[in-house]
Amino acid sequence: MDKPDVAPARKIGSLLLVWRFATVYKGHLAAAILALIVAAAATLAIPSGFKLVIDRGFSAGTGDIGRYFQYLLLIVAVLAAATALRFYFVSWLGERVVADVRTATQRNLLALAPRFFEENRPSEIASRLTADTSIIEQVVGTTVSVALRNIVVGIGGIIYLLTLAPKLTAMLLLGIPFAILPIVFMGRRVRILSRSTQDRIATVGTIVAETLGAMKIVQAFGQEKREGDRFATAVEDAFEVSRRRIRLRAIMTAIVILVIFGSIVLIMWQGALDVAAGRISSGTIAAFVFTGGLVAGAFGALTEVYGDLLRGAGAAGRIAELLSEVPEIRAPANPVPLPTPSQGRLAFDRVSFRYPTRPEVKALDDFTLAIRPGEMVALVGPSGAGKSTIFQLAQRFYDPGEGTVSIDGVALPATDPAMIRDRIAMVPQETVIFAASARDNLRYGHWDADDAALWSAAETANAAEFLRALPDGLDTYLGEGGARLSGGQRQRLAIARAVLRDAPLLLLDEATSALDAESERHVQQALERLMANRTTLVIAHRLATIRMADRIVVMDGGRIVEQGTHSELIGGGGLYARLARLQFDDAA
Ligand SMILES: Nc1ncnc2c1ncn2[C@@H]1O[C@H](COP(=O)(O)OP(=O)(O)OP(=O)(O)O)[C@@H](O)[C@H]1O
Repeated sequence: MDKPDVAPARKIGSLLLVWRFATVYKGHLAAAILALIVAAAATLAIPSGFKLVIDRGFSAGTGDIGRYFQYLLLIVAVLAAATALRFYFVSWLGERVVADVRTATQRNLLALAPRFFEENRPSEIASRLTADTSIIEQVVGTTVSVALRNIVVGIGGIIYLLTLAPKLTAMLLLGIPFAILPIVFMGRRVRILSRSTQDRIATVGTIVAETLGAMKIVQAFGQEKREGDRFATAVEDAFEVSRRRIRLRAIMTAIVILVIFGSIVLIMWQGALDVAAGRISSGTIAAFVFTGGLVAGAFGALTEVYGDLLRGAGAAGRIAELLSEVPEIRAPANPVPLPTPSQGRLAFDRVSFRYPTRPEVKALDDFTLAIRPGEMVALVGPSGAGKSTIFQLAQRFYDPGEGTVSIDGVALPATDPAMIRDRIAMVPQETVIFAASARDNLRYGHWDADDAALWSAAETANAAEFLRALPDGLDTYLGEGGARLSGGQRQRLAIARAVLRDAPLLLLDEATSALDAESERHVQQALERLMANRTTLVIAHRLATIRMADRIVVMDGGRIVEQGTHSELIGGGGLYARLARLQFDDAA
């Protein structure tokens, strides 16, 4: 995902994304801009107020001075109200845009094929969704508003200065190029450093996530010190880059302020001479200095926001990449509907497939298998034989390089992936339990199921008894990863989930983890009930399951090496007979 450095103009252009999201809220945007302009105008009106106070108020005696102070107070009141409104609307927009960007990005991510998540680290994507969006929020809520305010104050200020004293203003303007040059030169360097900082912070995040997720392994292997050092190095690395960026920005700010305030002093000097000679009034010089200060401050602030804008643009650019990622696997323009009612046929015809991230290995090699409606086929074979890959392709998580996979006679790419998956219930080897209630975990594949349906599925899956024993029944929170359930209970929950899904095709990846005999019997019973009346493809590890199968398909190296029933294959004395001897000697 990391693109080579692009030109700054294009990078700032990435902020267009933010603009696109902000323009949805036209009313708020208009209010924010209006408040911004009024506040800037009020800021500039203050020096003109002082000019009046000094020139008219003082010279006309104390009687009249109140009027000008009232005028000043009015400006201050307008300034206060406009600033508050500006803050409200701009911050609102910032938060709103970030909320929308997060939702849109997550929605797009949900549609992407597994390949994307194999090629991009999930922790990095997560950090984009949180860290990068926070940067955008800061940019919209603070930086852009500071930038716009200072541009308005800067330009408006210069115009006002020109009306006050053109000659002095010309002198002031001569100083500005001196301030712009270092920004141009150093800005590029700052930009590279900020990108580098963000990359390093992402690395820090990845290490944290990785280590925290594997704390037991880290401790079991006694790697605490190594992990500690690795993390410290990454943190120091990030600090070092930040330090260089901060130093550069500090120097940049110093140069700009020095040049601007330096020219103001020189100009005041000249102005003092003009006042002494009676060429301009003392109110004018006071207003000029005040406004000059505002203008200088505005330009100073602009140099600071430039770096932030680039940082925000970088973040927006990365979010834009996530937003524009087109799902590799999606429905065609006119998807062919799968026949209803479903027949429950699944066929692989001369399928060859390599995983995109491992193109050197043929995970499936000229694989042909037709599963009849209602048939139960057991897949067996050594690790890496390609059994799970069959499941991946059946659900169209990947498209095969050659050959076709079809359900009920419809080639998968011709139809909508959602329709395909709707026909399939999957029981994975490792049950995924979400950090939610037992109820939500059960009905994950069938969200409108009522409690009666949930309990009936739980009965079928032999899960009702332990679910009933939970402290709050179906409302019991199952904890992160279902930590409160035993292995066998988790499996039965997964089975109940598949029962509720009630799909014609069942893909079952039997868990390999050993269960005690009682638990094993419960799970086996549940599986048998689940498989009844469905076309089932099972990656089998249990002898009981294998014996029940109508057909056993033995795989090795992505190919079918043998098929038949248990007794046929044992008699054949091939790979299956060998595997069975190794695996089932104890059980048989
Ligand atoms: N997501 C993936 N990315 C890259 N290569 C993969 C991926 N999944 C599997 N492979 C590779 O594809 C080949 C077939 O793997 P597969 O997972 O289908 O085997 P399996 O028979 O299910 O093995 P096991 O019983 O160990 O789960 C193996 O060489 C494996 O390393």
